[in-house]
Amino acid sequence: MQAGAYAATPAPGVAAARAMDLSKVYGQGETKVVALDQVSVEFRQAQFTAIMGPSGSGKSTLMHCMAGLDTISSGSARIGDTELTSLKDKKLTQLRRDRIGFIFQAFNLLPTLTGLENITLPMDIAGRKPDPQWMDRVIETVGLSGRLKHRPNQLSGGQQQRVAVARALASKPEIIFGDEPTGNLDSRSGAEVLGFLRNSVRELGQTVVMVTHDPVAASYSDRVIFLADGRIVDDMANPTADSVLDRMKAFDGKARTT
Ligand SMILES: Nc1ncnc2c1ncn2[C@@H]1O[C@H](COP(=O)(O)OP(=O)(O)OP(=O)(O)O)[C@@H](O)[C@H]1O
Repeated sequence: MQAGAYAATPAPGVAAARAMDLSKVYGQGETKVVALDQVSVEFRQAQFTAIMGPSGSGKSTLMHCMAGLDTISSGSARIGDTELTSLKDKKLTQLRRDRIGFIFQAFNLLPTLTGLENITLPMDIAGRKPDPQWMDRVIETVGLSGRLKHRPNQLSGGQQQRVAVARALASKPEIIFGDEPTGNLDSRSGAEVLGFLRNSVRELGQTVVMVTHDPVAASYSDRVIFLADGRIVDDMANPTADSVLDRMKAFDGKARTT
C-alpha cells in the first residue's frame, strides 16, 4: 500500500478487519484448549473497539490471530480484503509491517534512539519516507512536540507510551492493535494515552482495536465486545465505565451460578 493512500476519507461502516467462524485450538487430546470457538466479528474503519472478558477467555488469541501473529485453526481472518490464511510467511511479515500498527504493554522503545528516531524506525526499516505533514499531525495529536530529541530514559512512562502510540500511527496503518496498552501506566498517564488513541480515531480516522481488563480504559472506545470461553457473548456501543462494569458483574454472577 502507498503511503498517503489511507485515511484521507475514512469510511465508518467498512470493515478494516474481519473474522468469520474463526477457531483457534491449542494442543491435542487431553491438553486440547479451544481458545476461540467460531468467532465472527468485524472491526469497522475509524472506530475504536475494546475487547474485554475474563482471564483465559481468548482476548489475546483473537488479537494475535487477527494481527497475523498467530495462525488460525479454521475459519477466516482478514485485514481489509486480504485473507491472512492465504499468505505465506514472507507476505504475512510484510503485511504486519506495512498495514498494521502494534502497541504493547511494554513500550519496546530502543534506548539509544531519540523519541523521533523511535517513531520513524519501522518506516526506516521498511525503506519508506515519513509523510512530513502527517508526522506533524501525529506528533501534535500525541502531544510530544517538545520531547522528540529525548531518549526513552529521559521520558516518563506515559511519554514513552505516547512515543509508542506515535510510532504505531506514523506509517498510517490500516489498523492498530493494542494489548493492554496502558497496563503499565499510572491512571493519569493511562488516561492521557487513551485520550490520544481516541483522538487518533476521531481526528485522524485511525482504526484501533484494544484488549483491556479495565472498564475505564474501555469507556474511551466506541464499542466493547465481550468474550467468554472463546466466544463473543456481548457487543456494547458507546460504553461508559459504569455500563461496562455492570456488564462484567452480570457475567461474574452468571459464571458463579452455572
Ligand atoms: N500457546 C498456547 N498454548 C496452549 N494454550 C494456550 C496458548 N495461548 C493461550 N492458550 C490458552 O487459550 C485460552 C485463551 O488464552 P488468551 O491468552 O487468549 O486469553 P485472554 O483472555 O487474553 O487471557 P488474559 O486476560 O489472562 O490475558 C486460555 O485457556 C489459554 O490457556
